[in-house]
Amino acid sequence: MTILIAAATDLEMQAFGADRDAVAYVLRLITGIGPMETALSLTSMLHQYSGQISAVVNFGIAGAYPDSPAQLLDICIAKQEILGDLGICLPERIERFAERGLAVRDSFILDDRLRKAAAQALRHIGITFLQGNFVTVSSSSGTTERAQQIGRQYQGLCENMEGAAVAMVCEAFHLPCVELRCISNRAGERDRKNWRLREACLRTGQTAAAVTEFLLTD
Ligand SMILES: O=C(O)c1cccc(C(=O)CC[C@H]2O[C@@H](n3cnc4c(=O)[nH]cnc43)[C@H](O)[C@@H]2O)c1
Repeated sequence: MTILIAAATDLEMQAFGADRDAVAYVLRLITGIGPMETALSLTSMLHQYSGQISAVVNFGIAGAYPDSPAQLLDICIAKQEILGDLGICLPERIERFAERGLAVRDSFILDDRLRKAAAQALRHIGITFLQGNFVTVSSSSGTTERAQQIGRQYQGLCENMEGAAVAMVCEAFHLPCVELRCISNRAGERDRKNWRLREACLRTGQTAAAVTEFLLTD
């Protein structure tokens, strides 16, 4: 079994560690930031390794929505990924294209079996976690009001910029995918001194490594 691990940036990937025992069974992809780059880079990687990859572990950092139970440095697993800013940006909410009768894929349920296996791995190593809706945006929420609005509209646990793209591409390639993230900031919070970027990168990488090892030996 070969697992592809995917993260948006080198900082997140570094924390996965280079000296893992099962490294021969792990391929790595730094997708780049945002859904477009992610969709492109992942599609081209899966094409290149056609038939050789059995599952994708997507990990990284995320912002917790103001009404979310997730706190700084919490680990979260995605049940569903939603393209949160795809639609019409009204003052109070994003109007979805489906409301206008247009068929646009804008939400993706992540693989149940792999998600449960990842949850089992986390319990096994004693890491507490939350599960729920993740929201992917092209524009990171820049105010608490915006973050609250998007978070409430989708009952979102946290916000990121790649997850829905990974879920969509994996679905197209019939590959199971699991996504886990560590909370680095409150979505909408602009004051960088309240962010925990480096610690969150470290924690998400280490957690993803432990989960991947568990999946490979399961
Ligand atoms: O505003 C800044 O100065 C700034 C500096 C470094 C990084 C950022 C990011 O927004 C990182 C985006 C990156 O991390 C994920 N992420 C983390 N928190 C959030 C968030 O609140 N909203 C959306 N994405 C977030 C995301 O997946 C990207 O890969 C800003």
